[in-house]
Amino acid sequence: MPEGEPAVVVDGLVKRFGDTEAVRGIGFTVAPGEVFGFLGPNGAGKSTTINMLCTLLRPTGGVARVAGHDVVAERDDVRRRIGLVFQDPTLDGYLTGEQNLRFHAELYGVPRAVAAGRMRQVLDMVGLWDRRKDRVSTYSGGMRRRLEIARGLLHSPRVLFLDEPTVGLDPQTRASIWEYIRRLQAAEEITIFMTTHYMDEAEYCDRIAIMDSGTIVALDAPEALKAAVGKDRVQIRTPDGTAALAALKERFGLDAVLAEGAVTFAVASGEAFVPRLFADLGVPITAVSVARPSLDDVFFTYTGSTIRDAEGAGKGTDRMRMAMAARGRR
Ligand SMILES: Nc1ncnc2c1ncn2[C@@H]1O[C@H](COP(=O)(O)OP(=O)(O)OP(=O)(O)O)[C@@H](O)[C@H]1O
Repeated sequence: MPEGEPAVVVDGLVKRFGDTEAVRGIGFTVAPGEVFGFLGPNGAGKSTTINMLCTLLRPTGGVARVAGHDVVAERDDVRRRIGLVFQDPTLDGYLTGEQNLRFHAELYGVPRAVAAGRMRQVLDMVGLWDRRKDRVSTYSGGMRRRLEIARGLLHSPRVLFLDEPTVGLDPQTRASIWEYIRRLQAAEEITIFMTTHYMDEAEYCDRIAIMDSGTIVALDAPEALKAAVGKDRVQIRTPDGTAALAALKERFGLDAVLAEGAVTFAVASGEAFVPRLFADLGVPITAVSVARPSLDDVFFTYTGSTIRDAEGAGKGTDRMRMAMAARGRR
């Protein structure tokens, strides 16, 4: 990567699938060494974006440069400089951890003399050196994901792409994967570009872009995004959620959402607002809670829906995954 060039530069990037505009002219840059997160519900266009940056999908329009090279005109240069860790496992279960890595090293043309030392380094980093002789089929889900991360790092990429690296893992394993990601960022000085729909994970990123319906609706450091919201989140429980929604709109001019039996809305000085709520809502309230802004609230502020609600609206991503799996990731 030429000195001073950003790790990722995207300008006016578009991807259409027939009538569906999955990515609608987005633009951003990622600095070398940054942990950059793409946050959004299913169907927002995160995977489509990451697949274009990894050269697995050809953009319909716009420009993207990764590690100093154009993703269309210099596809092979980009491929050599990136590592991929995707949601779908692509390890061979009947091979040992070590054999999986060796196969990958050969695929990427890592010189033999370098490969052995590098293999030890990456296996140590993810805590799997002692298990390297065991078949991957005997590994736990978290160990497999760690091995995939080690594999993605084997050829010393400048940018590591992680598409939902911890999806389907238990919270403890997710936390340990994050520890590894942070450690490797420090050790390897690589840029990490990841997608997630876990709000708590987005907190680990240096900056996050919130994506919704193919566009980036907000982009900043998590703390800055939260500070910009400036409102508290109030959640009430009531026997009649629909009536509460209507009353909040009518009496206070507030837009609220009803999800999982709770009514949620954002308001400045939430604690001071609660007495008014009880006095004037006109709908019985059985419980109330007030919380400071979280990334969920940031998401709600920019998209007008909670991330879980928005997920219900996503469609076609399974088809996408099946297509990707059929085509092969590399
Ligand atoms: N190969 C495809 N053919 C047709 N439509 C597609 C294809 N891939 C994605 N889409 C559509 O593009 C939109 C964005 O999908 P994408 O998978 O990028 O979202 P996402 O944010 O990554 O969601 P997820 O979190 O589920 O991975 C969706 O409407 C999806 O249906």
